Amino acid sequence: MNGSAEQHSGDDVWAEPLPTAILVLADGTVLEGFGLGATGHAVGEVCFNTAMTGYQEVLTDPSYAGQIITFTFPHIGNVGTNEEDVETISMAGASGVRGVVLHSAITDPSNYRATRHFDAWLKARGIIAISGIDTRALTALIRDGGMPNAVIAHAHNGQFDLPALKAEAAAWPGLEGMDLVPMVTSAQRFSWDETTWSWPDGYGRQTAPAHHVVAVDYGIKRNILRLLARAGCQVTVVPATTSAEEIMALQPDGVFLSNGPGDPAATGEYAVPVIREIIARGVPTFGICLGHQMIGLAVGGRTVKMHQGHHGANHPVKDNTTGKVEITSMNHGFAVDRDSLPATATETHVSLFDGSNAGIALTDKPVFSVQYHPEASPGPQDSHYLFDRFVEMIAKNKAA
Ligand SMILES: NC(=O)CC[C@H](N)C(=O)O
Repeated sequence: MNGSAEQHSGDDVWAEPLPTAILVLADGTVLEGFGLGATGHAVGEVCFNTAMTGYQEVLTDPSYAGQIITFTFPHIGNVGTNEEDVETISMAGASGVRGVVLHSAITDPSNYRATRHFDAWLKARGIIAISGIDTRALTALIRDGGMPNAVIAHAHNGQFDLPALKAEAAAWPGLEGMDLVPMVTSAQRFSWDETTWSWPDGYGRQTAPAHHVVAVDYGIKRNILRLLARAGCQVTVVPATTSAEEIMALQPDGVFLSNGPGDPAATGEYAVPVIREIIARGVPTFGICLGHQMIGLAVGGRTVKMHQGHHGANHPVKDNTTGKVEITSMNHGFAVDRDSLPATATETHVSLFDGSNAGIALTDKPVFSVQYHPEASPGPQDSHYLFDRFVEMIAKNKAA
């Protein structure tokens, strides 16, 4: 079936049942394909993700809110989906992903853990997808021109109001300046003790925590919480708008600042002042991705929008403190501008793909953060050591 959508071009296409889905870029380019998942239409920024596995974790990572993900790996969906590999806190909760672009049609699931076909899973989660797209060409377009805004639309009858969809794609303001944290943060405080998955037992529990960590949820992933629990922490997760006083009242041994969607600079009004206050009080603090960017802002730095961003599971990063290279999972479209950082912020990690900043540590406070995703999920586990670094920092601070 793949490829036949290309045969439907010209004016007659809108009278035919195919294509059943289209991707309309803000510049008016229309890519035709086959609809999967939910019907309807959605607008977002198109990014490409190069991970070969872990599509279920990617699509449930709240950091992708506002984005349409095109997978460069062609066989997405081939291991189906299961009830466990979900990264949103609410198992059925929407991550905010606006759409999925695939090369190949989805095959039947082939994995012992699969409980549902990927297409049915997309539909149940309200995610629109399109297959039959030349994802290599789309990726090359993004590499050359940056991440475009687009509308993804799916209709069984192949009827699309093209002028309206083009207008919507062109009018969408884009992720720069957009705060999407309120869409994905937890409404209420809760406690977490689940640890990581292993075969054949599945997930474990932390029954003897040594430290109490307050994790601020800007769109947190489950595997971050699991790794904090595994490292010996009892974790209290709090909503993104929690004040510094409320956090301090929980008597944290450490504070964790999570990943999350949108423009870090747009969260400046409520998140950054709280982070500044927590840092000033000398509480050991660890940030990942959006949390990293907001620490950068809190110490007076600047964040910038990237050209094509980093989304994948094979990004080499150098740890300047050890000289070691780790292969990391990445998902970001903004970055900390290293030249904007104060002298009290040391660059601890750097991306070996493009030299962009991948981590900082403060010299005068027990604070460090990374731009990438050490929790992986999906991706390599090279960077798990950072959770131990955080716990060592907490223990040292307690002993002081
Ligand atoms: N994974 C994240 O936390 C992403 C952070 C931010 N939204 C970015 O795109 O750069």
